Amino acid sequence: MTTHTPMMQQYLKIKEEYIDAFLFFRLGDFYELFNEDAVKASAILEITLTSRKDNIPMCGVPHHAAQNYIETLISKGHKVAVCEQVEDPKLAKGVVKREVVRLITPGTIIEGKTMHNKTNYFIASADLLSTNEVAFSYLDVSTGDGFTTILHGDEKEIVQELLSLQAKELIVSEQLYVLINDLSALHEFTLSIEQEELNVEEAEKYVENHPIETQRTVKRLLQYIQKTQKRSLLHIQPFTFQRRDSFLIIDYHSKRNLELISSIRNGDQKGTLLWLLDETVTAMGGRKLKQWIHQPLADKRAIESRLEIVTSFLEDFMLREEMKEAFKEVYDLERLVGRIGFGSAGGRDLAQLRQSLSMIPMIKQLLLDSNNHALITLGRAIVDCQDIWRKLEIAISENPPISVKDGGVINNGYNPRLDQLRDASVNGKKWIAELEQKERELTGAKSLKIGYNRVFGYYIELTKSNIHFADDTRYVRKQTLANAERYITDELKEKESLILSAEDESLLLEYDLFTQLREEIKAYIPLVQKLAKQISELDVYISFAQVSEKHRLTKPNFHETNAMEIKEGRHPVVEKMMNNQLYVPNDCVLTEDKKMLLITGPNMSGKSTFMRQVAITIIMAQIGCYVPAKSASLPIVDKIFTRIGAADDLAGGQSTFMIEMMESQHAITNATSKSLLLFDEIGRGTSTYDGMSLAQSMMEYIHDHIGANTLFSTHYHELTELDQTLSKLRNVHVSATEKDGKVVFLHKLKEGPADKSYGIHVAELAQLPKEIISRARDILATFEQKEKNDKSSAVVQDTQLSFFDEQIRQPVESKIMEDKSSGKILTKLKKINISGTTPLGALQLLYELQNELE
Ligand SMILES: Nc1ncnc2c1ncn2[C@@H]1O[C@H](COP(=O)(O)OP(=O)(O)OP(=O)(O)O)[C@@H](O)[C@H]1O
Repeated sequence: MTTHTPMMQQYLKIKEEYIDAFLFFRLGDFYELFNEDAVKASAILEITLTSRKDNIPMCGVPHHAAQNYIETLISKGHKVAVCEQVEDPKLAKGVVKREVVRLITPGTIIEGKTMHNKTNYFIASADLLSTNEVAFSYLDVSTGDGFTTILHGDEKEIVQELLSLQAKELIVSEQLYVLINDLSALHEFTLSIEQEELNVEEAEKYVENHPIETQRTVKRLLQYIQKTQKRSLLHIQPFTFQRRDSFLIIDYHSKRNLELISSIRNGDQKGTLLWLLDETVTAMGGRKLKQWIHQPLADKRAIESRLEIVTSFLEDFMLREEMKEAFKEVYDLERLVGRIGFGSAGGRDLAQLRQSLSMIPMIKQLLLDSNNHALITLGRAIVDCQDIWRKLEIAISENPPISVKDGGVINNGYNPRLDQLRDASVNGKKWIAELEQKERELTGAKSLKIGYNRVFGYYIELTKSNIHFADDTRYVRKQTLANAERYITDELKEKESLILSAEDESLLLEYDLFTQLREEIKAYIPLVQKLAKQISELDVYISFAQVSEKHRLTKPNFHETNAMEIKEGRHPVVEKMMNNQLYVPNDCVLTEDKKMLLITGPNMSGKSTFMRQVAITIIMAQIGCYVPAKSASLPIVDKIFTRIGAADDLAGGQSTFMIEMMESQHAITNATSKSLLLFDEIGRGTSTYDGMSLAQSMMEYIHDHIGANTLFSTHYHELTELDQTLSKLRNVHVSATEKDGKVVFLHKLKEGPADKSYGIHVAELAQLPKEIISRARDILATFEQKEKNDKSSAVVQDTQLSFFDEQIRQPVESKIMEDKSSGKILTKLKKINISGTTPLGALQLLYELQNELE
């Protein structure tokens, strides 16, 4: 250490405390990075890497352009510690004092170009409570919106929840850090440790009435934010405790599979439920919609009350149009008050707040005049915050400049002293003009000018050819240019000091008045936050009404049983993507007696689409939106599990089949009779008999032990015979016909099992070489012939057999499933009462069994 220069020693000391962050070290007009930081940052930011005389690698960015570089690092999941000079370099003895003034992390950003308006940026914290319970809290620092809950599961559940929320950062204890860090999944969030000092000031006020377990996580979060941001947490609202059972629970994989918020293929919003539903006008409304899709409700009354409001808006086109017009003038109130709370709001922020608040009385009045009970109630609840508006209207100028320090933020007439100073500086300019005129007359130099520059202040300028006019008794030469001389006089300097001091003083006063006002407004933050919530919800309701009208959606009805009757249902997203092609509607009827559908049909016929549309319908209904169907009578579903489609977790190092089994396990262990299960082609990732046995045994288990509404699709036509043993199972198929040797998909769901596989036709449509197609036809014909010869069913009717002992099965694996006599032997074996059989009886049995084989 001692071999380093004093400045480098200072750097290394500070860096020690911020090992996991890029340290932006202020040196004059630059932020410099050294050592490892410099090497890594220069690569990420594409800036030149140099080295100091002592060979220490370094790179730097100009301080006025630092924001962009910092944002780039943050958006890639890094942290940046901003280290400033905290004393005037001119007054410093030795090395200038420096301190980290803020640690910027992916979960604590409050503004910047990379931030999306309609996205929440969550930072979360979690504690393991027991083997299957987790305390979880999360917060958007930019809006101050925070939530806590208890999750069921272990550290894996934490990761899933973070991915669901697209949270940016997780703050945990050291023990949990190790566990989460060990999970091999590619983290899309930054992981940080916060030791549990938990002495956050007034923490209790954020977590009143929360379970004690979740309080710790909130305190840890607040402590981390206080430490990193080193400023006020004033705008952070009390956290909302969410009971899990008040929401429809959908796990991360299912959310992904159903493409609720982002598409599987490229993570885009296009082609998702959000894309369909988002007609919101305000940023706050956009974020609220995402939250609602993320957490549909499971409370009938709450859902129905949302639906009632949507209906009211649906019935009043004019009101909707007027409200939308008004919303266009409303800025992001949540983030505006966030910046006010943080103390970083500028003049333009306050002007935007004023502009937004000016619209509120009109919005309120529109609702009050609506002649609709539900809307009038909403209107009455709006606190219009007009006293804040008045304060801003009086104080803040029409178009304030970007920087508060440039002046022009405060209105004339707001403060008498400011008016006086402004007068002096305006009048000062008049004095100068008068003085210029006077000097021209006194000296006789017609081209005499009075000018101003930062170095010399005001001066009198005479061109070279006119310098003989200079009055030597009063003029003091100040500067010589190529073709002019500049002078000052006592009178000029006197005026100058009057003007400049008035200007300086007025800027200082203006800044003071501005910060005072900003402080004053802090007291109103909770009120504006409440208003923001009301506006955001109104925006979502109107968006639902818009979408319902545009896409011919219907109001769903709910009842207390588990029956589900969707008539002429559609997949609204697929339909929207199809442009003008006709989407074929289908019914989905599940009753207490028939609550499982086994769906067969050719590839590409629409099996997955049908299953997804049922799930999407339930989700839309439970967020309080209308649904894509002619009519829908629905249960309140508690959880949705899907095992659908894409092998999307290859990066996680799991085989497709393993993931399929893990997801099935998750669904089967967590589902209840009120859940909806979607199993698309279970077992297709392994050999036919393995897969078929697994599919069958899962269906039996769900049928006998869970009793959930279940849609099962399969290519194993053999499974369709299960309706004979599983009373609640109904066979349906998606129809297709053949025309001129080509398959034509009708996409229509019909009763009963499909009768033929169209796989080869699909292969033909995909333009596989003709030879392959014709060879496949030959092979198929052979198989079909073989099947005809063999009358026995491949499906094992006796459930025990699907778990048949490996050792017996292996040598005759394929035969055993097909061989009728083996089936009989197995049935006999199963029926043996071993404890009631004598040794002789056993011998006799063996003899009989052997005979069966012959
Ligand atoms: N009801 C419908 N009306 C019109 N087009 C539909 C309908 N259902 C599905 N389609 C179209 O058919 C395509 C294939 O549907 P889907 O992927 O659901 O078939 P699948 O039977 O599950 O196929 P596979 O067995 O190969 O997975 C969809 O992309 C969609 O364009």
